Amino acid sequence: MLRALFVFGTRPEAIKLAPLYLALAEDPRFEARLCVTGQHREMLDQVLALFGMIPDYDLSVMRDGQGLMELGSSILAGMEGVIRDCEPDVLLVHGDTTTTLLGALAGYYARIPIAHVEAGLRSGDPYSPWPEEGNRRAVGSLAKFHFAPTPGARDNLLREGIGGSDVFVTGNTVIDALLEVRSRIASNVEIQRNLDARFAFLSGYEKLVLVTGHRRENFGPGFEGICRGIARIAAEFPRVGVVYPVHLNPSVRKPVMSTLAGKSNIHLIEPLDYAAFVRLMDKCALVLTDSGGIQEEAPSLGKPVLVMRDTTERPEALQAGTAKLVGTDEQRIAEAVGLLLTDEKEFSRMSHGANPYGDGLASIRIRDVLLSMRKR
Ligand SMILES: CC(=O)N[C@H]1[C@@H](OP(=O)(O)OP(=O)(O)OC[C@H]2O[C@@H](n3ccc(=O)[nH]c3=O)[C@H](O)[C@@H]2O)O[C@H](CO)[C@@H](O)[C@@H]1O
Repeated sequence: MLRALFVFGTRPEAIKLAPLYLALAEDPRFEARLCVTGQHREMLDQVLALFGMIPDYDLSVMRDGQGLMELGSSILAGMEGVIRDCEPDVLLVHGDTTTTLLGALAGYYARIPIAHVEAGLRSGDPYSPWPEEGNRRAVGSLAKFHFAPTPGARDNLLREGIGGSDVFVTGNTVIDALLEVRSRIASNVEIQRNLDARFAFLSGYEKLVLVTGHRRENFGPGFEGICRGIARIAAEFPRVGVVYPVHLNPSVRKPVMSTLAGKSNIHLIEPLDYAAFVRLMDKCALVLTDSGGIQEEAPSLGKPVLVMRDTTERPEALQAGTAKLVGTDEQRIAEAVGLLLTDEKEFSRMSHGANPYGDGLASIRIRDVLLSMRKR
């Protein structure tokens, strides 16, 4: 029996680790334990409930006005007792959040092998995304197993001399989560009806543009440009609805609310639980976002993605033609959205690419690699 301790704290980590956690939890050859840090309290709890995951440990680290250093120190301090109690054979972290880095560091200090899921993503710019690019590089140097979602991510690690024979290309577990939730929705008319009732206010529009934005490096002037771009789109296309589930971070909510609230075809709503968000992605024509996970999910639903950043660690979507970088400049954003709304050829080109991020079997591949280290 192999005891696997999962450590995560944010909404995207929870979505992306849920399929792997569930695969190990139902396999008698594993004992799956879960530690959450609570870095995104409410948004995290929505995902735990959706996938029926119950944490064994909850560090509840968030405090009002807390910066990255205080957050990081609380996670590291909290992990000591968890590792002592759990005595894991392997500690699993995901991606590039503050929880990822400090969870991995705690495991490394306790000499527990670290498995890094979604390893090897690199934008090449240490400040974009910040602090994620630094976090993922640091975790790469602490981990024993590196689960790279794509061959490009594997090559990034090998170029840095990381991992060698312990780098495995698995696909991204987010596609496992997306396909699972999508099939739950498709197979249950009651769920569909409930979700559609929640989005009844969007039914009169010709097309929908779905927006999400929350990157730290965009706080300030970046967000102001983004908001002006969105306002321009809404004014130019009155029959198009813009729907924006606004992240709970106050540095996002303030500029978004002050620039965009009260405009009739802009709908600022609370962050959605994952099933509702998947349904909304399905309903929209295109997505305007600075999110990482949505760049990976949208091609599976045939939705073009305009990325409000100047760099991306996900070049595969650009190469496949399903995503385009548009930065945070008002005019560039408005023009790119306008083109997709009016030019059918461009829309069709961007909505028909194959998804380079996975086939829904990434968790099973990772489970099989972990089995090879079984020791109890
Ligand atoms: C650019 C970047 O560095 N992103 C990192 C960030 O995630 P990322 O930027 O993807 O984080 P987001 O907060 O955008 O979360 C995206 C996920 O949340 C879902 N969603 C979104 C809005 C909503 O209202 N409801 C909802 O459920 C989306 O479908 C998606 O699955 O941490 C992840 C976890 O380690 C990493 O994989 C990403 O590399």
